[in-house]
Amino acid sequence: MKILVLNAGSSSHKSCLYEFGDSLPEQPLKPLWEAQVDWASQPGMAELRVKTVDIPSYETVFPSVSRFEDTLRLLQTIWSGEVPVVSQPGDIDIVGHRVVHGGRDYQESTWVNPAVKAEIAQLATLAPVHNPVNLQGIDIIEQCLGTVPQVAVFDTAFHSQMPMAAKVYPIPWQWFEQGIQRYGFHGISHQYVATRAAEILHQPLTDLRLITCHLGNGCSLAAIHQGHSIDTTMGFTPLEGLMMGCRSGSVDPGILLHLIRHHHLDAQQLDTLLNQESGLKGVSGSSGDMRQILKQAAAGDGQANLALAVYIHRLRSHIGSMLAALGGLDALVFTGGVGENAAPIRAAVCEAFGFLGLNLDLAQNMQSPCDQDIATLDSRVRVLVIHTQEDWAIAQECWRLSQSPQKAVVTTHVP
Ligand SMILES: Nc1ncnc2c1ncn2[C@@H]1O[C@H](COP(=O)(O)OP(=O)(O)O)[C@@H](O)[C@H]1O
Ligand SMILES: CC(=O)OP(=O)(O)O
Ligand SMILES: [Mg+2]
Repeated sequence: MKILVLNAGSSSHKSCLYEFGDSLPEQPLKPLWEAQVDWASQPGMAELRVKTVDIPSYETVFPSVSRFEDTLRLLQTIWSGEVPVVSQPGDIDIVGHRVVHGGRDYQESTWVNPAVKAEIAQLATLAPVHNPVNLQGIDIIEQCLGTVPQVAVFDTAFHSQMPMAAKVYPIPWQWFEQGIQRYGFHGISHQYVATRAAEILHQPLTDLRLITCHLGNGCSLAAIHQGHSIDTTMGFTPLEGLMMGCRSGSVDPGILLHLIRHHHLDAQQLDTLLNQESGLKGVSGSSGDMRQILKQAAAGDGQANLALAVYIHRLRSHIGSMLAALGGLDALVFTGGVGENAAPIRAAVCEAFGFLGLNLDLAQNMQSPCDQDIATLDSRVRVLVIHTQEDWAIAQECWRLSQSPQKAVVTTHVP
């Protein structure tokens, strides 16, 4: 069975094709084909990278027509590129998508049908950076693969069983009744790395208290008790919690009132400021990219150093809050582009939790660890670096659904 995964994001679309046998493998499969189209590196241009089992990687840069057309071009390389991996589009059996906001109704993955698409569209008001592009991904597949069954895998689903105390905002109760609550995001990643952490530690997940730190462009933490998310830092939207690349994370809501009253900013302006002009980018005044910030900070740039200091301060304080929710900690897990690659950030975080008996092996921390325990032997808390594999987790969900008796409902465009 050939399962295609499309992870349509705000600045890039990533995709993988897996071939499954009769059973679910224990280890992640190597994709037959993987590709990414990126619009962030050069204005007006699309950068396409493709890799297959037979060729290491090739890259093409071309003038972007539209995200829709550029992504069709990416997908066509599966059957008509330099090294096609299937003979025709019809060879693909299922397509899985990461969908960021599933609201209250989607507590697990689901086959896509017109009603599901309509709900994803409706939830776009709560995840304006993400849901519209996720939906576009589904439309692109309809256009090039016709009636192939599609699956939506939600980033909110893993957090849907959080206790009410973690879900409810201290605001008038009728708002909760209208759906205003903490949902949490990055669930596909938090759940995947928690499962992988148990494997690396050779312990059942049900015995573990974990704090998973997903630190990418978007950043969030999850407190995971016996395999369940019991608290997380993102909330109603992916804007709450940690400081991120370009997003503010939590700020005093009084700031928004002030900006509305005294600076006459409207909703769109606030949205742009908080989602695109804040975080590392806002404080440094230069970049939301952690690699850039670390470089500038090392060169003595004062604002980059301050951005880094705020990032670490907030990361530590939110870890403290997850720690309190768990009442103890067996392992701290780092993942995402920053979590997996930025050794100085991991070191700065771990330093603050030495009082728990957590000891980072500083040498191992510097050696590009991947799916590895980097705490010292005598550390009372393990520290893991795990490469998140959201695409693999989505493919597994597709495979699981395909084994269930529930039939796939063929997708059609919502009028
Ligand atoms: N070697 C590195 N050192 C520090 N930060 C890194 C490194 N590699 C990637 N990053 C950072 O990871 C972030 C992107 O994370 P990633 O998980 O790839 O993004 P996304 O959330 O879009 O999936 C960027 O801030 C980038 O600078
Ligand atoms: C939910 C979210 O913030 O996703 P990302 O990190 O991909 O922006
Ligand atoms: Mg990501």
